[in-house]
Amino acid sequence: MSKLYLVTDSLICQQAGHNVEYVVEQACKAGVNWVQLREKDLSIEDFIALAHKVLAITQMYNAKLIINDRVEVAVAVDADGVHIGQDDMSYTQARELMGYTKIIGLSVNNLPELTTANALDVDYVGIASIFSTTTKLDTTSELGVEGLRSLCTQTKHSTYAIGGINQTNIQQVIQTGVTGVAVVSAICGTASPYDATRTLIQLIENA
Ligand SMILES: Cc1ncc(COP(=O)(O)OP(=O)(O)O)c(N)n1
Ligand SMILES: Cc1nc(C(=O)O)sc1CCOP(=O)(O)O
Ligand SMILES: [Mg+2]
Repeated sequence: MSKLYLVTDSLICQQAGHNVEYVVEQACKAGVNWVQLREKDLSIEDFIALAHKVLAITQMYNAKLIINDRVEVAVAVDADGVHIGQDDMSYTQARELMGYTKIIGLSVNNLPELTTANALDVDYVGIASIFSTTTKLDTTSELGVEGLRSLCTQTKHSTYAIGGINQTNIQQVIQTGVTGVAVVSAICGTASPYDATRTLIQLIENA
């Protein structure tokens, strides 16, 4: 998998003048092969309809489509996986519904959560938040680069760092030993999602 994980936000895409499908396609074209569709305000019908469209794009580029929060949407469209947080459906229930061939990512915000996740058969953990961000309002306290580095030494899973990561700090984040980096605004909020993705990938490669 690529070390860059795109997490979408329709509003941020819209403010930059794009729709989500365009941003996903441009990012995949530029080399992202790990996309999370994150929609907080859509009805289940609209979420499923959008997920079908995005899945057609990710499949064209051999990228994985992960659905944020809504396991029923992931099951309905046969997505590659689901990402759940500490306040979402439990890992055990999600695994029961998704089956063992699908990807399940779980957010962890601190050492106790990471230790609990070590006992679960999750496919990766999303470590959050690294820096402050305006994209998600209910974040926990910032771990910073050193907090991330410390958690990376104590996990048995692949790790994706998220929260406030952009072109100015992505190299510091990658140098912690994290598996990869997940971003929203650094791709969705730009005039050219293709160029932004290319730059982020290049920074990762040169870190
Ligand atoms: C890769 C990745 N890591 C963490 C999160 C955050 O998930 P969660 O805590 O459930 O918050 P919401 O995204 O649902 O608001 C994530 N989505 N992706
Ligand atoms: C989806 C998400 N989860 C977070 C957490 O802290 O759990 S922060 C976040 C959004 C990250 O957006 P940006 O890359 O624009 O900062
Ligand atoms: Mg969630």
